[in-house]
Amino acid sequence: MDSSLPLQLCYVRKSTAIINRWYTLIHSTALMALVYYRASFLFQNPENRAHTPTSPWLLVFAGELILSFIWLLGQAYRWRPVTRTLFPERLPEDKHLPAIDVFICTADPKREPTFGVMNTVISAMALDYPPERLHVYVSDDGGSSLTLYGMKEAWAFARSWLPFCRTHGIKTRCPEAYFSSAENDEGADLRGTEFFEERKKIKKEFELFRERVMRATENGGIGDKSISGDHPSIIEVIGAEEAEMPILVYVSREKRPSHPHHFKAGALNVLLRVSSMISNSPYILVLDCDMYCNDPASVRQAMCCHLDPILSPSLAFVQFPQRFHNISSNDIYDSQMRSAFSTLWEGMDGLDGPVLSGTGFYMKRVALYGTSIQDTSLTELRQTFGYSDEFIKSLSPKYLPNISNGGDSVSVILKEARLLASCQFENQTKWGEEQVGVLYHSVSEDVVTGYTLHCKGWTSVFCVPSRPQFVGSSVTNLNDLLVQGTRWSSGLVDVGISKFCPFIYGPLKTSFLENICYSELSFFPFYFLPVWCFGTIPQLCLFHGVPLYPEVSNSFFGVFPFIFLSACSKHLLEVILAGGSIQTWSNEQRIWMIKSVTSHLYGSLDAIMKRISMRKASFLPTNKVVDSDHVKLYQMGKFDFRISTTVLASMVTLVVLNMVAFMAGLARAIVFGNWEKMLIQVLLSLYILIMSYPVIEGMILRKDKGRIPYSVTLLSIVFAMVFLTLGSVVLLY
Ligand SMILES: O=c1ccn([C@@H]2O[C@H](COP(=O)(O)OP(=O)(O)O[C@H]3O[C@H](CO)[C@@H](O)[C@H](O)[C@H]3O)[C@@H](O)[C@H]2O)c(=O)[nH]1
Ligand SMILES: [Mn+2]
Repeated sequence: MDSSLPLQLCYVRKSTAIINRWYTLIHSTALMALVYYRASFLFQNPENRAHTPTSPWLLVFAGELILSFIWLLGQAYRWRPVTRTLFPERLPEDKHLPAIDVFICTADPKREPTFGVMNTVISAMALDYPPERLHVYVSDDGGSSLTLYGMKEAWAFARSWLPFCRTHGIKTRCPEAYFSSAENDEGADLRGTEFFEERKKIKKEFELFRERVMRATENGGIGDKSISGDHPSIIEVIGAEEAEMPILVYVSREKRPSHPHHFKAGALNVLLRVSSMISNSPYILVLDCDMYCNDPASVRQAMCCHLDPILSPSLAFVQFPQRFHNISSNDIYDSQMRSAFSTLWEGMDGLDGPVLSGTGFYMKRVALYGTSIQDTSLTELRQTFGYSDEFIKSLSPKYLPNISNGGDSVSVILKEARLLASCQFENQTKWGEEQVGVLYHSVSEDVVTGYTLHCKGWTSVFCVPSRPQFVGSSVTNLNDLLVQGTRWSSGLVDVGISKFCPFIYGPLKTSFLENICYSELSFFPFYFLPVWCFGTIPQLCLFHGVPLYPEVSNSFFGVFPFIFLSACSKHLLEVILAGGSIQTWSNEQRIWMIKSVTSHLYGSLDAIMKRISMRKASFLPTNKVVDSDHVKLYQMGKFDFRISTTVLASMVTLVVLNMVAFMAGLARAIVFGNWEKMLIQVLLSLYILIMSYPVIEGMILRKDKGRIPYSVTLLSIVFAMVFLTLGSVVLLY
């Protein structure tokens, strides 16, 4: 193989960059005109502005400023988008490839069914990589015997499954996905009868494997007492004796009710330490338990970047996008998160690299260890990494653990590993802080960890090969969407209002535009401010006949529709370029509005309350159990409004308010003919109502279980009325 050929190439998407930069310029000019219009009003003499009180004007102006500011930050993603091509066939021979540890986290067998988790485990064991260089670790935060049992069964099944995949070049190596879709057999007719015989046999084995795990699940493996979160660390190595198979390690860290366990970040740090005793591979693949490997080639693709001589020295991680298998064709909840995994991360790849996205990334182990170990004293190392000299030895690049030697050493190694997985171990160390491991600072542990890595001078890379590398289940009902969205918003605002605030922490540490991207990320939940403002204040004024926007004959009239159309059409362009449709566009707009008024609001409040110690951090894993009742509504494209009353009422109140204001405004325009003055406000409400059609339908037309209950509608009408009445006070000033 010619080692002079590059392993990967990166291209700037020139035409997209040019369009983006022009758009930024033109749109900002329009925004400046808007700011001029709003500000100059305040300096007019009072007689000229007799029709409009100052306070609503100021509120709307504040909303516009915040929205424009976040928009401006968002342009950093669009400055230099790139794409990459990888050449795995140019990698060195297998025996020269570095070893890999795969970390899979699971937390709760009730919300994360064991059989699904095992499919992820098997797909990871089946990665296309020399088996002696591949090690799979499962962190079980539930401490459930069921997970351990499932892993033993999974390992036994993998003994037949792996050779089957290797011999026949099967691409879909998650068995559940392979057997549930006919298209995975494409080209199968060329394969002859032998293949079919084998496939039949293996399918039978798979069914037996499933039955055993399901039976154990039903027989109350779930009910085991260890789930209570009070148990010692349990570590078991499965299959160390078999050379043709990757080893599988079960890790359940110690948990005590009195001891904070820092959720997934805590689990990952334990895995880092435990794996250092067993395999200590220089690269780590992190997977959520619901994200299986859909292409066994991902590891070689990642190595194209990690072994690229130019990228390698500063490269901390290679991130693949999250893709999902359970999204319906109309994707009403924007579950695919197109914007993040195409536009935004691709844009950051052209700067210092994408955000760490929780799952589907290949991390360089030393990047998480932080300090340069060569010139640090033993005392200092102990203060940083904790009191385990065995672990400190593992920091040296020459250290080679060898679990497969057998004999005494295995029990010694496991004893040390259990110590490393204990609650007390991290006391008075730097684990979870800026220096070492995954950060505990935020429930969006991924974002803040990635950010500190970038600030330490590391880079990252985003790879989007045509076949999705990792496929998971996304949230497909409104409740889960908002619970997850609230956790994310809270985690992001956590970062924004802490010492890691990108405006303060990063400017001297990372490149300007990369830092701006992180600023946008940690402040975008504040979209709730302008969206709430535009959903209430212009409507209040419309209801009372107070104009807030220039009348049609005013020379500034055009500015507002221009800004609106320019933003919408740019968004539409991004959607279309990413292969979406107008429907995708409208779903994204709607979900943006819904999330802004609900999860961004509640998430930001949660973060602020945590900050002033009024609340404790929490991480409720999303539900991965498929509920046929929910799925039916989802497949029909109907919103499922079975969500918390507070959240639902805030959303419905806004819709009711817009309905009332729109009708009142329209009536007034017809009777008094003042439509010239009120046109923009009428159109704004109309747009909100059109976008809120699913809510209106849920209130009035639907009869199914997922509709909006009458009680909530009534409550919302009362809220809207109270707002319109009390709100008139605002109009006095
Ligand atoms: O105490 C905990 C809580 C969660 N998890 C695991 O964390 C993973 C992610 O949890 P999930 O409920 O699937 O959350 P999502 O919102 O789908 O996860 C996204 O957001 C998280 C941060 O909020 C990231 O960690 C994830 O990688 C990212 O996919 C799962 O494997 C869980 O088992 C733990 O190991 N311990
Ligand atoms: Mn998930």
